[in-house]
Amino acid sequence: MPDSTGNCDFIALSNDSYRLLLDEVGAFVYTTDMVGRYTFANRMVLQLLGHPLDYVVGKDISHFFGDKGNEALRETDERVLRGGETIAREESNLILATGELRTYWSTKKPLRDATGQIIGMIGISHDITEKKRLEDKLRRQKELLDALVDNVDALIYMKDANRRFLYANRRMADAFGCSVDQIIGSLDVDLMPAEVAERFWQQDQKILANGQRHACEESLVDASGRLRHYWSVIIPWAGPDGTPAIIGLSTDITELHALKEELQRQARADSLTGIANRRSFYESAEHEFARSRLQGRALSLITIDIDFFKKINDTLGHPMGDRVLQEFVACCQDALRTEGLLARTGGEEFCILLPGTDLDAARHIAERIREQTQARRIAVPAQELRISASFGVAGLCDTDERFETLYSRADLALYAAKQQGRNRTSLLRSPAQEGASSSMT
Ligand SMILES: Nc1nc2c(ncn2[C@@H]2O[C@H](COP(=O)(O)OP(=O)(O)OP(=O)(O)O)[C@@H](O)[C@H]2O)c(=O)[nH]1
Repeated sequence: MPDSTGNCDFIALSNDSYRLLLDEVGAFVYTTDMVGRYTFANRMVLQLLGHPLDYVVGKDISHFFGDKGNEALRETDERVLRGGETIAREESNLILATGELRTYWSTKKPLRDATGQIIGMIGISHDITEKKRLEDKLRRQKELLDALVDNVDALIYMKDANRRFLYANRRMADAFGCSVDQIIGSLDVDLMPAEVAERFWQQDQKILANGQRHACEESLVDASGRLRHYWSVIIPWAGPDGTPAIIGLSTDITELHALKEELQRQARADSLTGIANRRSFYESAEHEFARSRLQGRALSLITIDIDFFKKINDTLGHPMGDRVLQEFVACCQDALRTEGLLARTGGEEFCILLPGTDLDAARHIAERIREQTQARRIAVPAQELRISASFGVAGLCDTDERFETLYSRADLALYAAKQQGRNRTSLLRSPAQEGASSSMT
């Protein structure tokens, strides 16, 4: 036992089992005198120092590791020995003979004699080097993951089977105009309009039920009120507590979506006049034809050809011909207002499909356009150009099984209008519409 001056050789542990306990405790246990010399060290400390107890006792730490790197240890020792403090903290500056840096969690307490006077110090240290390395690795991985998920151009979230968000990245928070913390723990209905949340929830439920990855296009109005489009991949996952959840990754494709729509619009439009082109006209016409037949609704078609257009091109040039085509389309649009589908089906050929319009009403519309066309003055250098067009009109009848049949009748009527001198509207009824014989007017 130490004497009252604090000087001693070692603590005599008479109880072998107590000493065995200290050896097996799985921590570094030691005591020192008032100047830092070991008075006791358990097996782990002796292994670390590489010497038996009788060699270690009476020597301080610098004897084994030198002075370098032990300043912080000495500072805490001083606080315990001189100030009577109890210290519990991490110490990572013990350099072994191999040069390896290890980290310890150390508790140091003053040792007192029967009168309460400090006679030394007891230290217990746990080697937390591996735990620290693992923590550092996990922290670095988390930092990397956070950097990735916050900077990727996608909303990333995790949602449980009760519609509650378990995770959200920064992009997600930006889209909803709130903080990540506000999203986590919120229900989907707290963040978006009820009908939108319900739509997503229906989909989430299917994924939770069938456990299958799902990819689809989704739309959402963001915090600034702008409709945004996403390509979403949703995968079933287990939440932090192991209960079913889903992870969603929604990539913002708003720009791409706009581009796609523009390309689709361009593919359907005539580049000179901006109205529907032949391909899109036929697609819509086939569809409308089938619908009108099914519903027993009237459907009429006007085919149009600008008169003597070749002459305009030949005398005034192709660019002027183009302008005439544009002026003619403007004329049709003025006369039609919102009725019908106007399309350019050829060079100077146009069609107007009129759903819900009978033959007589269609002829009336064709006449209106014809009159406005011949009344229009087109300014060309040094003169005023006047144009005219011929019109063929036909209406759907019960015996028409294909759109082509209706189209052929309108085309025949147009041919007749040309034959009869142009700048006129000709109408061709089917035999069914006109009794036993067809009629051209
Ligand atoms: N400027 C211009 N001309 C075109 C375009 N597409 C076709 N054309 C021309 O349109 C003219 C059509 O002439 P035709 O089919 O002979 O008919 P037309 O001269 O109008 O005579 P009718 O139809 O019998 O009154 C041709 O000269 C084509 O070159 C175009 O996009 N722009």
